[in-house]
Amino acid sequence: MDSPTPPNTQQNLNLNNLKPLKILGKGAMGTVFLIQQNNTTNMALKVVDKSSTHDAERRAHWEIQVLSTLAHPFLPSLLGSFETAQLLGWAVPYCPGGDLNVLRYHQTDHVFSTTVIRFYIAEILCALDHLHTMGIAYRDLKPENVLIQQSGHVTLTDFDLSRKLSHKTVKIETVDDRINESRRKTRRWRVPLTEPNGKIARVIPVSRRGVSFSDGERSNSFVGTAEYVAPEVIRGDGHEFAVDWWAFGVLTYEMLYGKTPFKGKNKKETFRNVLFKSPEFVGRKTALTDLIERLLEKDPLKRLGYGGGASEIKEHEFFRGVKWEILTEVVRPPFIPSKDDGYLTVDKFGEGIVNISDYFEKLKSPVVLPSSPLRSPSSEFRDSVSFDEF
Ligand SMILES: Nc1ncnc2c1ncn2[C@@H]1O[C@H](COP(=O)(O)OP(=O)(O)OP(=O)(O)O)[C@@H](O)[C@H]1O
Repeated sequence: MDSPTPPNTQQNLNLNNLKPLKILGKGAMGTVFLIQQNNTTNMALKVVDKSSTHDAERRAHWEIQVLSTLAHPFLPSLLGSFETAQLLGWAVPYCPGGDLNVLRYHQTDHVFSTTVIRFYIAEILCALDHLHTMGIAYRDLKPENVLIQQSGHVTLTDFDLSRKLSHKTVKIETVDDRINESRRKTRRWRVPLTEPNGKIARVIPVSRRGVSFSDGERSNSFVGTAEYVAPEVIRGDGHEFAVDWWAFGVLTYEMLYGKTPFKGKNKKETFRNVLFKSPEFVGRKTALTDLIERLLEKDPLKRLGYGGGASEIKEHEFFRGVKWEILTEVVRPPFIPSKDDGYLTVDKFGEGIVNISDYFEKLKSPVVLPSSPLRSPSSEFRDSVSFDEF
C-alpha cells in the first residue's frame, strides 16, 4: 500500500498515564475511549489489539499514517499515539455530538430537512474534496462515520479502509477475491455473508437510550458497508475516487428518505439492487433528487464528480448560493451538542476494569463487558436556519 505524505510530528502517549472516562464506541477494528487530558482537553483514543485479526496491526498503522497527514476543519487531526507489544492506540479530538445516523434518528420521521441536508453534505463534500486532493479515496462513507464536533461542524472518522490511489484508475480485487482472501487468512471472515435468518440486522431504536449504531450494525466488512458499496466495486471493474461520490449519493438519499436506496433482505440482494435497481424517488423532482440521481449513476464514468471532482458537484443547482469559503465560519450549525450533556461524567466502565490494558485482557476472557455507550439524549436540535446563509 502506498503511504501518504510523511507523518507530522506527533505526541507520544504513555498508556499508563491515560485515564479513560468511558467507552465511546466499539467498531470492527477497535475500541474508542474518552480520555480527559490535563483536566480540560478531551480526546477520543482508539485502541486496537494487534492480535485481534490477521491485519489489525497493518490497518491500524495505516489509519495512523493517514491521520497524521490530515489538516482540514472537517477531518480529524492526530493528537498522539502509543504502541505496546499488544496494543496500538491513537488519539483524535473528541466529537461530543454523536454521529449523523444517531442525529437523524432523533428527528421527526427520522429525516432531515432540505436545508439541514445541504449544510451537512456541503461539509462532507469539502472533506472528501480534501482527501481526494491528497490522493486518498475514503471508501467508507456512511452516516455512522460522520461525527459532530463540539462546534456542530462535521468530522469524518475511520480511515482504515481508505486507500491511496496513485493513478486515476486502479484495478482492485473483486468482492469474490476479497472474500476468498479473507477466508483464507482468518477465521474471522468464515462467518456467512448473511445472518442465519438471511437478514442483516439493522435495528431501529425506539429511543436513543441504550442504542448503539456502531455495535456491528452496518459495521464494516471486507467490502465496506454493503448498502454504500459502488457497483464498480461489486463488479471488480476498477476503483476510483468516484466510489466516494456514489456513497455520498447513498448517504444523501438516506438523509432525505430515512432509508438507503438499495438495501435488500440480505447482502446478495443488496448487491443485486446496487447493480441493477434504479433508486426510487417519491414526489416531484427537485434539485436535491436530481443531485442524488446523478451521484447514483451506475456507470462511474457518467457519475457526477467523475470528471470534475468535487468542483463539479459543488456547481450543482442544489448547492446554489452556498458560500463554500465561509462554511467553517458558520457559528450556528443545525445541531450543537450541549456542553453539559453527561459525556464528561465518569461511566461505569466494567467490573474490575481500571485501565485500558485491563479492558483488553478482560476482552480475551469470557467475561461480559459493558456494551457501547449511550448517546446523549439531552443534545439539542435547533431548527434555526442561520446556517442556510453560509
Ligand atoms: N473522535 C471521536 N469522538 C467521539 N466518538 C468517536 C470518535 N471516534 C470514534 N468514535 C466512536 O467510536 C466508534 C468506533 O470508531 P471507529 O468507527 O473509528 O472504529 P472502527 O473499529 O474502525 O469501526 P468500524 O466497525 O466502522 O470499522 C464510532 O462509531 C463512534 O461512535
